Amino acid sequence: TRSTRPQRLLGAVQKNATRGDPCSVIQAIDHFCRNKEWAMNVGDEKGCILDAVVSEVNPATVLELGTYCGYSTVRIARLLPPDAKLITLEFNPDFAAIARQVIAWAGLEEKVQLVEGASGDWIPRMKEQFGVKTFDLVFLDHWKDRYLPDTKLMEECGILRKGSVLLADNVICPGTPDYLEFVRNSPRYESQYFKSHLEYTKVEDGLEKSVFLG
Ligand SMILES: O=C(CSCCNC(=O)c1cc(-c2ccc(F)cc2)cc(O)c1O)c1ccc(O)c(O)c1
Ligand SMILES: [Mg+2]
Repeated sequence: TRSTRPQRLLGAVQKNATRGDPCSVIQAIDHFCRNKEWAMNVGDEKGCILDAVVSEVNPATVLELGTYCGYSTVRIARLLPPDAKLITLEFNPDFAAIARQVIAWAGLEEKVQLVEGASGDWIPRMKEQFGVKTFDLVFLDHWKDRYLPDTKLMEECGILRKGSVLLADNVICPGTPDYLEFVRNSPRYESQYFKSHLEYTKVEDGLEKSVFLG
């Protein structure tokens, strides 16, 4: 049977990237998506903004909602200090299976815990399951209609602390209007928009960085 796009993306990584070299994995995926097949990775342009926020926050604990093929997982994990932990949630088992192999090719398995399942089910269980009290950084890149309910759930479960940073992809395209309205108008968040483009295209998109004020 025909391969899937994530399988072909993994093939491009295994063919063109060097094992244990996260930057070569990132470059191989961006080259594949720009020249062969578009895929919904955060991409190189928004990826540079992601890198800057990760470096600024220098997080000990990171939660990623929406792994897909692991592109942003690799981008984030490569910048983390030795003892830092990144937990990434993916609902789709086929995406998760590819992401595990991409993360392994980059040599970042030690820093990353990939969990399969729905964010709404796992967020309430973060503390007991993974021994994480709070997250210093959360990268939202999953279903766009789950950004707001999951943010409210994270507040309720107490996994955000004063100063926790939420970074949301796709706030313009495909768009997360209810989430944007919430973080931009709530007194409990300090929000900032980073204008960019939808990965590998000229279409406008951007990242919204929101600091939880407690
Ligand atoms: O899609 C999911 C949920 S995770 C992916 C969320 N991310 C996006 O949807 C996403 C989408 C776009 C985008 C797509 C088409 C456009 F024309 C323009 C933009 C860009 C992004 O950067 C994204 O992150 C899922 C599908 C099937 C399952 O079977 C399952 O289980 C899950
Ligand atoms: Mg995205």
